[in-house]
Amino acid sequence: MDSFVEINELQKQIDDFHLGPINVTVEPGTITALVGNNGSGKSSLLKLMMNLAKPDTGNTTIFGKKVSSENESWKSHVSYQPQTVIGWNAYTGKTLKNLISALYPNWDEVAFNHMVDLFDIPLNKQFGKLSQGVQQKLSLALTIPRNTPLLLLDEPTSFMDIPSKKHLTDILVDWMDQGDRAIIMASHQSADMMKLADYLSVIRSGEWIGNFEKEALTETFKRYWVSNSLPAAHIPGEVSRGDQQIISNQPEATENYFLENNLEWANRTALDLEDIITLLLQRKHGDGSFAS
Ligand SMILES: Nc1ncnc2c1ncn2[C@@H]1O[C@H](COP(=O)(O)OP(=O)(O)OP(=O)(O)O)[C@@H](O)[C@H]1O
Repeated sequence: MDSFVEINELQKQIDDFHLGPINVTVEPGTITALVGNNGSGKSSLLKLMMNLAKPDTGNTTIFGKKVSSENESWKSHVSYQPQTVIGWNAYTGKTLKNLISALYPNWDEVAFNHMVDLFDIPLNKQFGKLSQGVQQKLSLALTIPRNTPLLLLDEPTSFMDIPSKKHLTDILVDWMDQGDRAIIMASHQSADMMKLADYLSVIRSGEWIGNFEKEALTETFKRYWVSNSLPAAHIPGEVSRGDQQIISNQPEATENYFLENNLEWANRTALDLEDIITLLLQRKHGDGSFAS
């Protein structure tokens, strides 16, 4: 099956902030997390994908259609939850549901009611009078049941309590199971959302670091404790070092070096995904190691 999304060499200058060039492909059946520090450009990328901003160079294709063209028919296949919704404050959840559900032929009323019950969302209160967390839940309940094949979520859990995050994870897993679907979600480093992701697309202050398969990434990074002091020279694969320990993203090359240089290592452990992301979001030195 064809890709749902193809982003090619996309770049955008916003005042003194430069985003890209970004290259991302999203296949059906996958969840991609856009990961980056604050202000790295995650929301801007989602807006570019939704044709809410124009790129300076490059292009995005969604379901085979260029998003920059005047024909936006592809939008009926995409559900987008922005970080902040504008224009909803005066309306109750009930009114918003009636307005939005009428626009989406595959609207899933059962899924909507399930989310309202699970998140305990009051539908008779004006959106603007709800807490930020409840607004976020209502916004999701008005987005996920649209049942389009592609779901774009911008920081879906930033105001949510821990049980709600867990509920949302379950909802998204069920949602993915219902057909050829894909999710792209911006996230700082929410552990729940990271658990869901198949791929991480990492952006550091506008600079796109790359797409990584999550499982492969967690298998690549290893921490070694060595018995002797480390040599001053850069060790193959080294991305960071501490007192008698080194982190490598090329374990084979590192272990060969240890062997060739009679350096004994006592222990080797995998890194948490959070630690790996933290390293990826740090600046690199010229020798490939990361700034501490
Ligand atoms: N409308 C705008 N006018 C001026 N600058 C903007 C505008 N929107 C975004 N920017 C700038 O673009 C950069 C990227 O912002 P963006 O909101 O895309 O980042 P983000 O990764 O989503 O951040 P966060 O994690 O804090 O939500 C920031 O430097 C921001 O100041």
